[in-house]
Amino acid sequence: MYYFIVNPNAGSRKGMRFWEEIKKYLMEEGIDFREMLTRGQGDAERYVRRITRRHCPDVITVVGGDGTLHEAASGMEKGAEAKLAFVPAGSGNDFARGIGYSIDPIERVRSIVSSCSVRPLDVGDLQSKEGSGSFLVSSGIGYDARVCHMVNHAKSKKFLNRLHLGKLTYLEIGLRGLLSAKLFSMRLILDGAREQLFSDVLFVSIHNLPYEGGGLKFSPGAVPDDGFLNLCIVAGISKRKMIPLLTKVPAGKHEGCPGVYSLRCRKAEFYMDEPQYYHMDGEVPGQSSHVTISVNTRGLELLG
Ligand SMILES: Nc1ncnc2c1ncn2[C@@H]1O[C@H](COP(=O)(O)OP(=O)(O)OP(=O)(O)O)[C@@H](O)[C@H]1O
Repeated sequence: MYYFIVNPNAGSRKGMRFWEEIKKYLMEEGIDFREMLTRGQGDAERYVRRITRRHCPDVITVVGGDGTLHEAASGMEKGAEAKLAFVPAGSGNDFARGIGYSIDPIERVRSIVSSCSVRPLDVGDLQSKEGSGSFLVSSGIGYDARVCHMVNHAKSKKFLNRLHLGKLTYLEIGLRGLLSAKLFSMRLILDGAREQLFSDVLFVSIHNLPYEGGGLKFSPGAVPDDGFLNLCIVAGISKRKMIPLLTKVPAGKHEGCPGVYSLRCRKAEFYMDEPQYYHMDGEVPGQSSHVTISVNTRGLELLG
């Protein structure tokens, strides 16, 4: 059976618009399907868990944004026979952009229903006393996580999203967050062996895929099936120099600039001198002064 888990509100109702188009296509092609609409946080995970517990060779397609895909992937039971697939319909779509998926819903569904092999992908795991979890796209500590936290709680977000001006929220909060950011010191242990000290750190961005925040190319070299995570650390320069540096990020031209450290690892431990906000795919569990991340090689398989 083809199951479609749809977040109708993803991408300011793009989820619902795409789903109407997909439904029409499936009916024209005579493909049997079942629709499951999410109503809020946790629904996608619960639906996937319920389907995969039956151990049938179903195809579960998520129509929504990166957040809904993340939830659905978390609901896959170990050893499930069902396959997961994705039609991007979010506002940020960093997963689709990074992996090279088409943003045309019908093209995506065609690829899913005609495919019989899955693509194995890495997943990032994050451990912290304050809250652990996984990330498909990226994780971060410091400034970028604090911006996520502020955006997630911004009253203007829903209103601007409706006007397709969601990026303005990021810009305004990004600038405000930079001016009020408190730089921190950090000890980093890479792959259990190499130790490095950083002072005046603005943020660490940890990537399985190159983009975050709706198209910001923080880690141009991140590859989702190479068994590695890519780190981008911004540290050791004045805030005045950070503003022109951050304007280079959308095009990925910040790498190699003074104050930018690009590293690759399978595991990294971060010890901060003070608790810092951290995020996993934009969700912020809280603040921590000790975070460990590692790569779960082939932690996700996607059809099509
Ligand atoms: N019907 C719903 N209405 C509002 N929120 C929902 C609904 N269903 C699920 N959600 C929640 O909305 C969150 C964000 O949705 P999603 O990621 O699909 O869209 P987006 O934020 O527009 O896209 P992106 O993450 O790519 O920017 C999900 O993680 C989920 O918890």
